[in-house]
Amino acid sequence: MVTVSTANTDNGEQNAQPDRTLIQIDDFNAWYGDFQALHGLSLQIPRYKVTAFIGPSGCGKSTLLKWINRMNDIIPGAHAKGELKICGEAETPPGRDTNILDPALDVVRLRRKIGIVFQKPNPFPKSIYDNVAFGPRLHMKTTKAELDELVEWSLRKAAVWEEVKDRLHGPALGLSGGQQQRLCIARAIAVGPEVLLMDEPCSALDPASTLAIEDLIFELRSQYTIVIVTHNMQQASRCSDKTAFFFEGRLIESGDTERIFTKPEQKQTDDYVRGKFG
Ligand SMILES: Nc1ncnc2c1ncn2[C@@H]1O[C@H](COP(=O)(O)OP(=O)(O)OP(=O)(O)O)[C@@H](O)[C@H]1O
Repeated sequence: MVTVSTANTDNGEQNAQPDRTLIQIDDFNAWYGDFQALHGLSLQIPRYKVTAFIGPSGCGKSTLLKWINRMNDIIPGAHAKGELKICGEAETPPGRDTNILDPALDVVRLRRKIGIVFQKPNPFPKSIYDNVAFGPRLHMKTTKAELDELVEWSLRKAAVWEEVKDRLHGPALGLSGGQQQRLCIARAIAVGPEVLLMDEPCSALDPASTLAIEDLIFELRSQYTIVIVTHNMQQASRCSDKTAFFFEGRLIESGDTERIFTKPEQKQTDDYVRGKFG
């Protein structure tokens, strides 16, 4: 039996618990060459909640998201300064913080812990089964039976099992866009991450597939810490617990989604969530 290290039980009770920070961001600055894209951000991302990053195009949402699992390493000239860390739990075994910016950090390990789902579904040109089995084959020692079990578990978690169970060895690229995106979520989940980063995961999908993914996000937050970048205000208000509003590379305001959408403290936030600009 393969045990996937999901971060918690499946009962959703932790969403009612007080916030416990998983990712701590403090005075964080990021550049592409000489251009400073992010300025002095400070933000806490709580465990087992959905945090939405919102703001007009070019305000730096994706830049921050990508720094969280060091995707910017592959961009020449991208560099950052400040604090960006994963907080260890003060439980047994004693938790230790992980400095995400540490140049010596094992980024392969980091990306196993912090998975990412992109805007456009990007399954590998392989079978549905092989897409989900890809990460586990790379990182885990499993028997064939264990791998079968893990593939089914991941596809069920991503709410796509019923639609693909009879065509597991068929091509992933033969699925609809919404099914492909849920497959990509299954692929991310299969290696047992703690965090799922989602960069506009529904922007290439039709309304029905969008709702299916939103339901899934809501469901998954009982086991994963989720950060979602979205341009869709309804989506942010429907499926996130926390919202952070960015403008021109600065964090303007963050807090409970309900408050950000009903009683924002900053006029810029109010204007943005009401659709006055962006
Ligand atoms: N690879 C890059 N090289 C240089 N500048 C970049 C690069 N990627 C992003 N930028 C710039 O950094 C700033 C922030 O971009 P980012 O993609 O993070 O914004 P965003 O809020 O996610 O935008 P969108 O909503 O349009 O995706 C923008 O001015 C953008 O042009």
